[in-house]
Amino acid sequence: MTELVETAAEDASAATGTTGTTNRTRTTDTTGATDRTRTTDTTGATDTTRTTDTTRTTDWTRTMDTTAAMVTTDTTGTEGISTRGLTVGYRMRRASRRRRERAVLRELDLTARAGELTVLLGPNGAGKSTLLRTLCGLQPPLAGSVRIGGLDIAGQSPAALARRLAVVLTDRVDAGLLSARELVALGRHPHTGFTGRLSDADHTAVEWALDAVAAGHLADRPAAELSDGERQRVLTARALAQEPAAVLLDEPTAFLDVPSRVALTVLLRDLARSRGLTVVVSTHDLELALRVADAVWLVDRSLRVHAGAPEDLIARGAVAAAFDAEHLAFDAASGSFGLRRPARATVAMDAPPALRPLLERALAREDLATGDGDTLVTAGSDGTLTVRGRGRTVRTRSFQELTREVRTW
Ligand SMILES: Nc1ncnc2c1ncn2[C@@H]1O[C@H](COP(=O)(O)OP(=O)(O)OP(=O)(O)O)[C@@H](O)[C@H]1O
Repeated sequence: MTELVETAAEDASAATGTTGTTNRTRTTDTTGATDRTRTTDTTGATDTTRTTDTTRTTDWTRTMDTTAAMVTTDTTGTEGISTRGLTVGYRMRRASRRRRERAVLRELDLTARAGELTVLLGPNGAGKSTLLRTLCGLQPPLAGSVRIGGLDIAGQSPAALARRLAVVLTDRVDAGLLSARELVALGRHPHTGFTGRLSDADHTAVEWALDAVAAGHLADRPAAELSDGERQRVLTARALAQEPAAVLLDEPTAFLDVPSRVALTVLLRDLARSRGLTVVVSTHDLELALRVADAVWLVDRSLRVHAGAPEDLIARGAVAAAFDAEHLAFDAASGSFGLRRPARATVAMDAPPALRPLLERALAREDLATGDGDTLVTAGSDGTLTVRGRGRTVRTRSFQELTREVRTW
């Protein structure tokens, strides 16, 4: 039997270079934290491409109060993240040690523009994490190239990449004994040089990043004791503190409650716009993403990637094609998903406009469509919901009573 051995980790360390390992060890020694989500080296090791950083036009720390002046636009076409003929996937090694490639997404020509929030959507196993890991250099492409700020990431040292790109993956982070603030401060390492000592500007960036994700109140808490949602917030702050030109986040809202999901997604969009950041986020929050994203990369069931504004993809039917299921249907008009089940009957409805959507929704849950029907459901101004039909009239006082009543009709 052929044995397949995954070699992604091996490939990843090759991609980030041995200095990345050195950094993780050093971080553990000096701070008590093991940082497994960092994808690039931050040791300040000899950086032969250091001069490439002069292309950056934004210094957050120095210009933090002058947001308007910091806006960078993509007029040159060199900002942002772009791929050319990119194929992402895995190299497997057989027991015979012959390599075999397993492509997940093929020949991608994609662009995430600076100043925009690009959201990566797709069903489970579609390849979102694989693509993000390849975009940040953690996993080598099977073919093609990735450019950040116009430069091929394959030609950049991990240290140079760390100053341009911040990444928050879904891997657990062992924060050791660090406080949340100290964990966020790790994001400054690409900028602190050999000593690793934080300057006033570094501290300012750390406090700003904590505030930006509404995590200031968590700053002094031990990071290891944070809830999943709190930790996600702090890791996002760490990425922002890194002052990158681009941020990649894999499912940053996964553990957040609904208001926090909306707040973080809107924050990322606003940061992209106000600071000229390139932000790429993968998520399963479809409806939120379709409302907030400037651009969408949508992986469909055939593993084709569609790119465009949310409305472009909705109009082309790509969203419905990717996500409609036996009991779920995407409604292009409202941009939301609803239950799709065959109606067992149609009932008439008499309700004020404000109540109609709720009433339709409650009845749909009982497999009842609204239209012409012998049964009439009336919503009164006194809050009563009345069902008339089959020679009976039943008055109810809540949607719960109503749905329990019609269930037996
Ligand atoms: N280390 C690996 N070696 C080989 N195949 C892998 C590896 N990791 C993931 N895969 C496969 O690659 C495909 C894409 O996985 P990926 O995690 O990128 O999907 P995803 O879109 O992020 O999924 P989800 O939404 O469930 O997180 C899947 O078929 C998965 O089984």
